[in-house]
Amino acid sequence: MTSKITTTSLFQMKKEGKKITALTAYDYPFARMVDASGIEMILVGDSLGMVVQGKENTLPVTMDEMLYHTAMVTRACETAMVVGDMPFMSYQSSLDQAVDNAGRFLKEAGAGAVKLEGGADVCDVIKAVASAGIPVQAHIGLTPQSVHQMGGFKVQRDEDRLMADAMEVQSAGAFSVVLEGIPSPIAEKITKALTIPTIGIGAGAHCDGQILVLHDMLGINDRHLPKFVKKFADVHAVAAKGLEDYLNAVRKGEFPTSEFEYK
Ligand SMILES: Nc1nc(=O)c2c([nH]1)NC[C@@H]1CN(c3ccc(C(=O)N[C@@H](CCC(=O)O)C(=O)O)cc3)CN21
Ligand SMILES: CC(C)C(=O)C(=O)O
Ligand SMILES: [Mg+2]
Repeated sequence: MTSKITTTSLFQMKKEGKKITALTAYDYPFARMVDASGIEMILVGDSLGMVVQGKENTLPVTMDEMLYHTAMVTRACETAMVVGDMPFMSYQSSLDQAVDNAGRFLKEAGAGAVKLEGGADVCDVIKAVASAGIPVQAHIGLTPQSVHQMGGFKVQRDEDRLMADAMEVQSAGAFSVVLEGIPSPIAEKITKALTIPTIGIGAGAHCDGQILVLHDMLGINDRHLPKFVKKFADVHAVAAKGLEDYLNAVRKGEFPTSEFEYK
């Protein structure tokens, strides 16, 4: 029997130099496939605003939408740790608001942890949430909820700031940190400096683990993909072919044949 991945198993993997695998998922059927693959961590990302809802950025995503998707994912997972991504303005107003909303991910949606964006600026939030017994993953570098402040989805290169953010979120009690959109050499230095596991996206090969958006790496999106995405499958092409075949079969009267009929 394989048991649920915990923060302790992830620490152990970093110690042993074993790579941590992570992907996003937003619903039951995909989460079933990802969990069955043996992956350690599934993030129910607020990227669902862009990937599933077709919006321009992640800012409009609400707590209720995140809880709805997170519950679908946790229902499907036997071994993977499920991390709920705290949406924009669900943890910025006050520490009470942050703790209440983080708690909802565990209490109402069955998540094992939450993630929130920011470095030194959100350390008081990380402390408050972790003190409530909720494992918190930090997220520094390219933080999509600050898209307007960053002037777009831009690679972050301020090494001193990135290193300080990483050290401070670790001290505040984060069990792991996502490094997004930063040069590989900086991610390598941070990974070596920290005792908590780093999970990279667009941060090179030297992180303790990697995460990608599921719909990007499976080729479900036909939108522009960031440079760091490798397409490991072309599901869009497979689905388009199936749809074309169905339309042709129905139009020609070739479907349904007698084997698909009730007699
Ligand atoms: N489908 C999807 N995949 C993601 O990886 C993702 C999302 N959505 N939504 C939330 C954020 C936004 N992300 C993004 C989006 C665009 C770029 C991008 O186009 N970057 C430029 C680099 C710009 C620079 O050099 O500063 C690129 O060309 O890769 C990067 C990360 C990552 N996240
Ligand atoms: C890209 C990952 C780290 C994320 O925050 C998301 O999918 O929302
Ligand atoms: Mg996110």
